[in-house]
Amino acid sequence: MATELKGPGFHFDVHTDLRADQKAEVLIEALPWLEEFAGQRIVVKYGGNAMIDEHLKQCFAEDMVFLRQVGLHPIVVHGGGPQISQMLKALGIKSEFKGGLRVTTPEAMDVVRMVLTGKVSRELVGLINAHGPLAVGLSGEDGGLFSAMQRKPVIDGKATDIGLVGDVVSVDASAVEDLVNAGRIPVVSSVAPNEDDATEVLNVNADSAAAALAAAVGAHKLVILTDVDGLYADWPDRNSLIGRIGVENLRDMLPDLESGMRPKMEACVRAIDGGVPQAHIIDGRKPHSILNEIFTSAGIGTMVVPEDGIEMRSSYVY
Ligand SMILES: Nc1ncnc2c1ncn2[C@@H]1O[C@H](COP(=O)(O)OP(=O)(O)O)[C@@H](O)[C@H]1O
Ligand SMILES: CC(=O)N[C@@H](CCC(=O)OP(=O)(O)O)C(=O)O
Repeated sequence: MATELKGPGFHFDVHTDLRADQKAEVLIEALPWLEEFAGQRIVVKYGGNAMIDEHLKQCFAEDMVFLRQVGLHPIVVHGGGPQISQMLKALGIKSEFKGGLRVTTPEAMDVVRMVLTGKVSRELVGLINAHGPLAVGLSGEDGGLFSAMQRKPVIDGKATDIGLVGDVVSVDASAVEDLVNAGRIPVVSSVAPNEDDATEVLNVNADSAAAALAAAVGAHKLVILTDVDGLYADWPDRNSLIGRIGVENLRDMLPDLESGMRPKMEACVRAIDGGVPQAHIIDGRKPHSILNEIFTSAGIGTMVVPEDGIEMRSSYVY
């Protein structure tokens, strides 16, 4: 399949427009990264807003298989917020978000679990397995993977009850490790049993589940695919895209972030606090964006690192 790059004023087809030496150059640029990442685990969070069409989902599946075949160990944690909202709407169940998290009634929880584990996970597993029997779907309920506690986010200065919403408090990654060690690609859905009552299941924001898992498996990176180029310092000013930000600088920004970005950036902070060396926010609406992030020197999107400082991404090249 030809990779097409489009942008204002240009259209570029990798197969026909690159000379043989340029193709070789593209491949060789990846060598240092292939060496650095050989055998490493990379947790990739694929957000529901980045699953906008079949072609993109297929590209995502190809990327996961590519990473696996060149010797990395991708672990997927998927979202599905828009897909859950659509199903709730079709069923006539009201749904609202507070502080970036879905207010989850017991009735809505059944739908969350059904859509994440029964629809989104199945689709991604199927797309990856079109390339060979690599992907295995599991949820936070399987093999004791996650244990969660009910979460009451602070909204307008008050701890607020938003129903069956949880935060991962412990991870037993052995089921994921078994799959990784067998050369498989785990595809994880973010629902988790309640630590206080294992018969109750909680809805966990997929960004925070991915961060908890990245820390638990000692991932080399957490990469979050979303529907925006990265973190903007002054949203929605498109000239304020951050290229690199220290975890403490980000921690200071958190209270001022708008709802969609807040759980995502909290997840990056959690991953770095948990020992993950880098966390990235990239635009999953661009085909193969993850390969550009991992295998090119410039990288793309926003990278969160332990060291202090903020660097803007002055010109966004894609
Ligand atoms: N500072 C910011 N930088 C970038 N995006 C922001 C910012 N503040 C709010 N947003 C919004 O957050 C959205 C991403 O969050 P969300 O829709 O929850 O994505 P996902 O489904 O991938 O988890 C962006 O599309 C953007 O509209
Ligand atoms: C508590 C909470 O808000 N859970 C999310 C879980 C799915 C998710 O996180 O999906 P995205 O990554 O696509 O946003 C929800 O119900 O939408």
